[in-house]
Amino acid sequence: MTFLSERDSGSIASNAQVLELIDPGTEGHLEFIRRAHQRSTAAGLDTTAKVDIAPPAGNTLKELIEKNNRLKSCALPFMETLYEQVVNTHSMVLLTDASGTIIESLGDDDFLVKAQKVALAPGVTWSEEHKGTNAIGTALIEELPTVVHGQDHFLDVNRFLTCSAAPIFDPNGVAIGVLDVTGDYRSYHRHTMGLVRMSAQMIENHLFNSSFQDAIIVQFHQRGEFLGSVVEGAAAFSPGGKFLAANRAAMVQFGMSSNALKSHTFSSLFGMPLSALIDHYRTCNPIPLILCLHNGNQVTAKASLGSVGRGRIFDSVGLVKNNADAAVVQNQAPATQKANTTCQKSRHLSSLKYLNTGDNQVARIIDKVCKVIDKDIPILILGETGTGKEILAQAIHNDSPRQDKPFVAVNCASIPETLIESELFGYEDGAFTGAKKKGSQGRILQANGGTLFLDEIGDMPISLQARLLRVLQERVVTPLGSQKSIPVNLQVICATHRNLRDQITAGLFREDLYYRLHGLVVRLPALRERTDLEKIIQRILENESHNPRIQVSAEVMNAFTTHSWPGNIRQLTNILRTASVMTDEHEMIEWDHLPDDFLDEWRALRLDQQSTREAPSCAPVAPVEKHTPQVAQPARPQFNVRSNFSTETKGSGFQTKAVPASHAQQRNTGKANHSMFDVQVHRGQNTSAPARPVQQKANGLDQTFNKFREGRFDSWQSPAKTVGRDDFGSTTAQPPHRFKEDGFDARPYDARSQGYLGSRQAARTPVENPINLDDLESKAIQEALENCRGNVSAAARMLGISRNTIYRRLNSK
Ligand SMILES: Nc1ncnc2c1ncn2[C@@H]1O[C@H](COP(=O)(O)OP(=O)(O)OP(=O)(O)O)[C@@H](O)[C@H]1O
Repeated sequence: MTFLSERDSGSIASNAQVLELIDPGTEGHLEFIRRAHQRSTAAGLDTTAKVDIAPPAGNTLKELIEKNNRLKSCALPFMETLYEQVVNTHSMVLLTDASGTIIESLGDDDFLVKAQKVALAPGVTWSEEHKGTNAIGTALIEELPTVVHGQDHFLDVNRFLTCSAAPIFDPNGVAIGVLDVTGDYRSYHRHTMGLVRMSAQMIENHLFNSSFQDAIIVQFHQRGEFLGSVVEGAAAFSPGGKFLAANRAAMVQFGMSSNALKSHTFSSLFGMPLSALIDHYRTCNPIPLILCLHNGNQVTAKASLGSVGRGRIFDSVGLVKNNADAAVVQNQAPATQKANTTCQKSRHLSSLKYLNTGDNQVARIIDKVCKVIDKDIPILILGETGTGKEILAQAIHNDSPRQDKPFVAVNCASIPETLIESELFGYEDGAFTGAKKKGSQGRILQANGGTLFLDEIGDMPISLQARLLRVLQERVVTPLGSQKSIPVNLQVICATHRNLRDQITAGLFREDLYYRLHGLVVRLPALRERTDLEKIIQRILENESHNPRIQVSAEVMNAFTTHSWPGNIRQLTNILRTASVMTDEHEMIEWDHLPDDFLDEWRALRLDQQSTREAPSCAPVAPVEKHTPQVAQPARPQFNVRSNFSTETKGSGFQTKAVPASHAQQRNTGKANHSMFDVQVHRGQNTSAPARPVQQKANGLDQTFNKFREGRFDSWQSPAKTVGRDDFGSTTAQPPHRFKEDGFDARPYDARSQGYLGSRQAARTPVENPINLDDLESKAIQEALENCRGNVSAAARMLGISRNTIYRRLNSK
């Protein structure tokens, strides 16, 4: 028969398999004992050997106990409970260390005397090597619960004993000791083994919980009523979702050993993004979740967020915020230190410096933020979802003098409107009738002295905005049901992906609050706008992957760099996390390792891109196959690969003309509505030449967009000297936002006055060989960006359009 080990098998022994081995008389048990005897003989032991009962020398026992102090103190209460179950049955309860040396014993007096005679006493080693087949030593070798009964013992002197032992595993799956009940063989009872196994499991659970106080712990069971019981599964994850450890019941439910689980993450095991779990637990009274394990089994689960929940650790890079946390980490037992090195290692990374990965826009943001740190200036972080707003807020806090005080994050969008007031402001004892009688401090007071991060501030109910404004202005908070105002000292950082101005117009956001929050406003670029994608990927892999050498293949990197990343860094993190698990032991993330939903999105965006580029109907749309990424380029704008349009333009005399909307619509059915302008471009001389396909665009635009992406607007020289408006047939440098061409009065666009391209002169100009509207729209944006030195908000204001329109245009390049 196959012998099972919890350490080296891909799956762990099922209960039925274990029962087969521990039931004396069964075939499985006989074989199990035969093997142990073979090992004992091979070790040179003699069945008739006498027992050395001399007590351990000098300080050996004291040192042994000190070394195993944590195990002993965790196990003792459970040993006592176990002993209560077997008291007066001529038995004793024993605890050993990983070598099988007894470190604690409790027993009936009469039996303790007998046990002394065979050296069943603290300080004596009961490994197989020393004592031959015996429950303690054999359980350690097999790493399985073991019954060695009477004649099963290798040494004749021990054959009056019956022993039931279970190894105790630490949270990393390493056997660190054995719990054993030994008695007179005549007192054998099958149930004893069950009691021992359950007690060992309780000790392990206790060790587990005390080892991962800062981690995210998920407790789960297929039967919800078993949550909280000894058989509930518990798995610990780093703040970034990386698997750290699981208890025995979790391994059974996952059907994987501790080793096999090490390459997993929260999302690969539970099929849910960690961010969703965290969001769920940031609500006031989270209900248990129904999750689906990777093997399809449905479980009821609850979680504790550890440091994340206490507002100290927030991201995939495993950030520990303050020194107190570091102390907690350092005080932990050796077995858990490994699991926490990620946190320790990353501590220094939770800083603004860490976030500066080479993108100029981000560098400028960090520069600005550094200047206002601790200046009592509120910071408003804008940016699409997943761009790292929360990470930035945490880094600001960590780099501020408030770093040892709390960082409290409140997601205004995820807390139900009815609860947000009490969640934020707290409430007095008795403020509520019903169950919630006890008062609560509220998140604002919790953040006192530190930083309050109000995420998704745009979703804050308008009814509460006035109260928040008061807190910010008067620096006092008044809990619900209280007359007393409590002074608070806070750094407030807010974030939103919404356009707060639009919210104000729509009556959803108070203008006075907007201006109160409007201290330093920074906008984190979307991932597709950043120039440091490779560095970010490297960072994420360092933090997310179990394999330090893992890399992304050139093919996949190409897809990544050309993708538009609607979910930004969060999406990238999740994809890399999953992909690195899929690589198994390989060191290269290949196309096949990418999740299907990403491939679908990649394909969809790419096809969308192809259709919006108005490719000639005869142009083939390259199929995007999962295994042929090199054939198909995705939707991401190709800023640096286009085109020869501009060089040819000059020679061929391309000129731009504005035309009435109706003309444009006739030519661009269904497209004109999406454009800001109704324009045409005609060739001055070569009128017979066909209009160029849309994919061919002006070099000047390429360079403009490249500049924008690389954040080089700060050093932008006169456009005439650099990227040449020559490319458009004009070198007019002054006024900067004006360029003029023969037959075309191209003025800066003013949406309110319908200026720019709607000129009468343009409308009068004959139209020939029109080309697409996109280039002209882009050109106007280019002008505006140049004039505003890359400031998108200012450019948007200048053009009278939304920033989103600009981004959409940039992203379609
Ligand atoms: N510079 C970075 N390096 C590595 N990972 C990052 C970086 N910035 C963000 N992340 C990761 O991206 C994910 C999203 O980050 P974060 O929650 O800060 O974004 P967000 O903009 O606040 O999102 P939302 O608007 O949805 O709340 C997190 O897993 C975070 O760890």
